[in-house]
Order: sequence, then structure tokens, then C-alpha cells
Amino acid sequence: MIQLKDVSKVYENGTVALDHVSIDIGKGEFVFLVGASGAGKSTFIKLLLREELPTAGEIRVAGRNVVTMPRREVPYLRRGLGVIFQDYRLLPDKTVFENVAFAMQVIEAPRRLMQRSVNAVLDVVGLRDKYKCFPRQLSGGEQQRVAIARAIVNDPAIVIADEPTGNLDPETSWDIMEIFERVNRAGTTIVMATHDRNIVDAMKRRVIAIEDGQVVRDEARGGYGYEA
Ligand SMILES: Nc1ncnc2c1ncn2[C@@H]1O[C@H](COP(=O)(O)OP(=O)(O)OP(=O)(O)O)[C@@H](O)[C@H]1O
Repeated sequence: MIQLKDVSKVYENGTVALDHVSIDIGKGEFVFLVGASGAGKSTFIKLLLREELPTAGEIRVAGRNVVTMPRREVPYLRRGLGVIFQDYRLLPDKTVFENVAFAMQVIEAPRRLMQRSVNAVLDVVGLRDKYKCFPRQLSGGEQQRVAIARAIVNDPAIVIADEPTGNLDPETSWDIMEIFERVNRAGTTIVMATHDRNIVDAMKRRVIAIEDGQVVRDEARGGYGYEA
């Protein structure tokens, strides 16, 4: 699903964010990306989305060569990926329903399919009864659940989450992780960058640790490790 071969990323100011990274993530895997602040996790995610290009190396995501892909194909790459951020990034003037439906409007989905799909994913995240609410009327955990609904409504092969529980209390974080587990059980590959030691230690999933731009650990059922 995701393959990086000898990937390096050096930013224009000379910062080496990734240094000869090779990673292979298969279909249906659930992977935690851990590492200290500045280790290179966000850069890794930006490369998968083609928000940045690598300085060297090969990247394949969901069957596409992300490096050589022409610019006009980038939207198709991103449509196959569900992305979730720490700060939710909902549209403030749209309701819960509209926020999720917007992801389907972008791909010009038929209206009837839209209604059905949005209701279905709002059920998955337990927010069907809040469909008329605006983001400001929701708690942080609820807003993140809307963001997850939006990320999965087009049935992506891969969900990429950058610190999705970073702004949430422990209990709410677990609610979010239960949703990710359910999405993963349905076959979706999940890559989640996190600083949440308790979650990583409890879930016993694959852990890829990055330090100074290098993969220093890759364990099938790993823990968060000792670094801060
Ligand atoms: N656009 C940029 N230009 C120059 N340097 C950058 C840029 N983006 C990131 N960096 C640097 O690259 C390195 C890796 O940053 P990155 O954001 O990938 O780390 P991270 O592991 O995601 O950190 P955090 O956990 O704080 O989000 C850091 O040294 C950072 O300062």
C-alpha cells in the first residue's frame, strides 16, 4: 500500500528531515509512527500526500508513483486517502452533515449516494443525531469524530492521521481509537503519527520509530519506547 525506498528529504534551508528511509506498509496494516518532535513524522506524511517531494528515493502510495506523478494526478491520489489532523480542520460555517458531504461533493458523487453515505459514516462515528450542529457547538472529541467521518466517507484505501488525539483528554482519545480500530477491521490501512505513549503501548500494533530522520525501530507489535 505504501512503499518508500531510500527516501531522503532535505528542505531548502539544508535541514535533513528524512535520511535514507525505506518503509513498506501492507494493505490493512495499522501503523503507529512515533518519534520526538522534529524527528520527521510530519514530513513523512507530507510526502505521502505529495505536499512535498523527496530530494531522493522512490515513493509508491496505493499503486501510484507519487514522485513521478504529473501534477494533474495529485487530486486523484488525495481522493484515495483519508487525512485527519490534530486540529480537526472542519469548515466552521457548515453543519456536521455538510462538512462530511463536502468531501463527496468534491468528487461529484450522486446526491442520493451522498445522503446514504454521509448518514452511514455519521453512524460509524456515533454522531447521526448531531448532523445539524455546527463545529462550534461540538466538543473537541465530537469535532474529531466529524473529521474522521469526512476522511472515510469516500471509502479510502488508507487513512493517515497526524496526532489525531493530540488535543483530546485520555477518555475521548480512546473513543477515537475505537473508531480507528473499527475502520481498520473493515480493511482500511491506517498510519497514525502520535506522541500518545499510553495508546501505542496498549494497542500493540506495528510501531515505526523515527529519530533524526531515520527509522531506528520497526516492530510488528511494539510499544512507544523510551525516548520522550
Ligand atoms: N518547510 C520546512 N522547511 C525547513 N525545515 C523544515 C520544514 N518542515 C519541517 N522542517 C524541519 O524538518 C525536521 C522534521 O520536521 P517534521 O515536522 O517532519 O517533524 P515531526 O516529527 O513531525 O515533529 P512534530 O512531532 O513536532 O510534529 C525538523 O527539523 C523541522 O524543523
